[in-house]
Amino acid sequence: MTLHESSLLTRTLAAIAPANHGARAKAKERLDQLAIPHWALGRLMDLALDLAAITGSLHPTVNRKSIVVMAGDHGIVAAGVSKFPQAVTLEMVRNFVIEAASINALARQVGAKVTVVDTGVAGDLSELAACGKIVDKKIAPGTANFAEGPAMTREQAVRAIEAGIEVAQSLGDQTDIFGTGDMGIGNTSPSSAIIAVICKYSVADVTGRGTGLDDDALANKIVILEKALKLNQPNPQDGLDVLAKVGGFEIGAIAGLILGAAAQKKPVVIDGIISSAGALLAHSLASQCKDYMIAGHRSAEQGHKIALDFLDKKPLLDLDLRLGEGTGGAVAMNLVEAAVAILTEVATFEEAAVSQSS
Ligand SMILES: O=C(O)c1ccc[n+]([C@@H]2O[C@H](COP(=O)([O-])O)[C@@H](O)[C@H]2O)c1
Ligand SMILES: Cc1cc2nc[nH]c2cc1C
Repeated sequence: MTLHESSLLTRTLAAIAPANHGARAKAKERLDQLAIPHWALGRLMDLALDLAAITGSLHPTVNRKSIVVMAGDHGIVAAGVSKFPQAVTLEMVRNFVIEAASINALARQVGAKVTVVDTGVAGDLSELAACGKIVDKKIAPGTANFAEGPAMTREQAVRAIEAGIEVAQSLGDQTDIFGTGDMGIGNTSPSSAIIAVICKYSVADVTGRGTGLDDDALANKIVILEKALKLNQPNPQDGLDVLAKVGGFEIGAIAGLILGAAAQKKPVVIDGIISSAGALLAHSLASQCKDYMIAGHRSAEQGHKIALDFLDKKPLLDLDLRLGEGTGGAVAMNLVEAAVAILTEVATFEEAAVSQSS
């Protein structure tokens, strides 16, 4: 399938432009003059520059925060790559809906709204969708087992990405800053596969224990993923091919959310390894979307560092989190607010009548 010129994906990719370098320069000029030893607020000041460039403003607004949890299931769990049963994906979606999960607690703490999207959960969630508790973008009840063939068709890959773009669009008028989140038993496997292909690392280098595999099960996961890559031969130059062959519906939707945020010139905080696999796919489709990404944290899952290095992103936090759901991104949103406060509230030497260094 070739992309139709008028498709949502094509239009969104065409709408993505680099961040505003003029606004970055102006913000730098002001921050250089703050009544503090030069750049003494370090990476919070770097983040303030990024926010000025993203929003094109010296007064970036980040009040309205939307964390989007993309949920989906994975056929590859049949190969024994996760410690937990597939049913947990659906059960956790219900937990998000009653606002009792970790992401609900951390989103409340930072004042973010949580939106849960069914991109491909293996189970019936139509009741929750019908009453507006979740967004229904179900593509299929789980991907196919990519240890035996492609995870999805190329058409499904496009639909997954477009689902994420649609969610970004529908939340756009009530969102200043997005956060990515995921839920999907087995999804560290497609994430590791995507990272191995795009970053050109061995499977062993990018594969971790996920929800807690022991040594034997980790060794099995690596063998399964190595065989799956050999079988599917994804093309590293073609993000859609990588997603279709070894990806997941929620990972495609995360890529779409990132592309949608970038097209709106809004910051998007990237969570853990699954979100970063989505970020790699988004980057492969429109490299300038990288300007709009903020790396929330570095997950304990080993491939995450490799993905972030590839994207040249320094994570704000390194707290040994390995939960997903958007939790690391939610915590990092506190630092985004701190960066904005520095840019908008701190006086310069001149304004505060403080003596400068001689
Ligand atoms: O965000 C991360 O870096 C992360 C690292 C390890 C596990 N997870 C979560 O755990 C699930 C996937 O783990 P697994 O072992 O089933 O592949 C999925 O629901 C993810 O949200 C998330
Ligand atoms: C209980 C549980 C909660 C999760 N949240 C994100 N991934 C998860 C995986 C498990 C197993």
